[in-house]
Amino acid sequence: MDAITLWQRYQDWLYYHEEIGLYLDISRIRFDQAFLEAMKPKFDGAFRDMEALEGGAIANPDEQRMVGHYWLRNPELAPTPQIKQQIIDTVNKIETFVAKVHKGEIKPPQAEKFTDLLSIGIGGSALGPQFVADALAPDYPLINIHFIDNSDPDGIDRILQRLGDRLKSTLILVISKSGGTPEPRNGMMEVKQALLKQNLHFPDQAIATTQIGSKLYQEATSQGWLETFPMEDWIGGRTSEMSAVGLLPAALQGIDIHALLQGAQTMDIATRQPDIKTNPAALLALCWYAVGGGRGQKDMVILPYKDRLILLSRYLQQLVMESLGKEKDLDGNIVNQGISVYGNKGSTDQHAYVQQLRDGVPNFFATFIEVLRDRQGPSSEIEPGVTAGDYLSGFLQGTREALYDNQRDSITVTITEVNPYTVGALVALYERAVSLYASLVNINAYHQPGVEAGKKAAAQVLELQHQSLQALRSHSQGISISDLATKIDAQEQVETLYKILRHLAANDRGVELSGDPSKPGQLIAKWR
Ligand SMILES: O=P(O)(O)OC[C@H]1O[C@H](O)[C@H](O)[C@@H](O)[C@@H]1O
Repeated sequence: MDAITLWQRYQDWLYYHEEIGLYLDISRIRFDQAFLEAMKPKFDGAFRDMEALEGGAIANPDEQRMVGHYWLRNPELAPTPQIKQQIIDTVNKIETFVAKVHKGEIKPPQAEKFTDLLSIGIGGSALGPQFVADALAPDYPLINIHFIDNSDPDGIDRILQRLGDRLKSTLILVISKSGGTPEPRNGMMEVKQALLKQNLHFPDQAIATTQIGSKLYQEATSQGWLETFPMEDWIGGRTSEMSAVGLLPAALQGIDIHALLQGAQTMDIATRQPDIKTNPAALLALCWYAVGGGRGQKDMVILPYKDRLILLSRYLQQLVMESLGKEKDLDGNIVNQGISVYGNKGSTDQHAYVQQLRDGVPNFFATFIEVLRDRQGPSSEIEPGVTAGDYLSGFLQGTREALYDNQRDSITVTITEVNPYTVGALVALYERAVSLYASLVNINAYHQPGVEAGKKAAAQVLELQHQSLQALRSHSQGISISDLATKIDAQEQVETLYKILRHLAANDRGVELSGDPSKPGQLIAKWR
């Protein structure tokens, strides 16, 4: 296409939302009118699905659950008065609690006020709060947030070391919808022990966000933690940013949660329109379908040209991949759906992997996130007539053009500035696009059966560890790994057994491995 035709295509397809100050440019996705016409019936179905979902239908058939994240920013839409009241009550509870913490009315026993917040959670119970904190926390927040989002002892140590003496003025927030996920449980146990070492009483500094009745809920209420906040059955982890999961840590840091909710609500209104061209989420879903043939054949590379949006790609990775990455469709056919998501930020990534995007394997489409306002306040010039922000803007435009010239498609989402309102809108935009796309390809976006396989396998590894340790302890001499496997009737898991022993040996856990490490089959294990 020549420049004039492209400019016309840009104008024909440009979506603009005045109140949010958001532009969506899909002109550099190559689809034609015939494709659009062919997609219309599918979209009619997707719009109907969305209406049913928002009306309280069981949109997650496997788990027999409603899907209600859209109600969180407009409780009026909730399907029952009870759900509406739950949503309102939770926001009120958050605000009351946060105000008391900020004033020092709720305080740690050994300090005047809480200075830090340690958020312990994983997946949907971490990625939204991490993204929002990095994008929106003030430079000097009322409370500094830290995250433990893994079962990595060294990672936990780093956080605890940084907190040091301030552990006594740290509010500990354990987030887990199910209340039984091992990683946050492990993080919590480690933090409990660290508090104990400083003679601090964990319940006096702890709060939880979890489903009422969960293991975590029972622990928090029976041990007298400071407070608990509910997570409802109809909120999925990856769509929980506007529930207590996201709102509580945001409010504690001094982020305007009402603006966050308002931005999402405004975007929800825009993305509820049952018309592709005037609905930005439908336009995104249309593009994803067009580039990947409705089969996820192209990866989604997220390139925000703004440092404070660097965690957007990680956040979207879970939202998109856990929602769309499914083996079966809703009719039980094997479809192996999904769209891979990755990215960091521009222009930084131009000096890393953009080389491949431009010249290498064309298995992706880019999504540029552009922020018009460079910074708060004026910019000085770094050369006559040019600011650093002009460079950033030029790099974005240049990369978009260079990619397109080489038949690499891209979407550009432009916002005026990064603030709670626009971040709320972005979250809602992608939530709806994922929902719509899931309908287009006929999959359940709200369950994650595949995640269970890894969890079960990990539990089996730990069981094998117990058995092998017992056997080793009762065996006074050294024993080869295959003999040990035979002894505990785990011949099939001999490789896993070797890895367990190697890990234990590396951590002074009583296991000694002797022999040549490059010949694992000949190693002798011994209890010492
Ligand atoms: O909040 P939790 O129940 O602890 O779950 C945390 C995360 O872990 C699970 O494995 C799921 O795959 C995620 O969707 C979820 O967000």
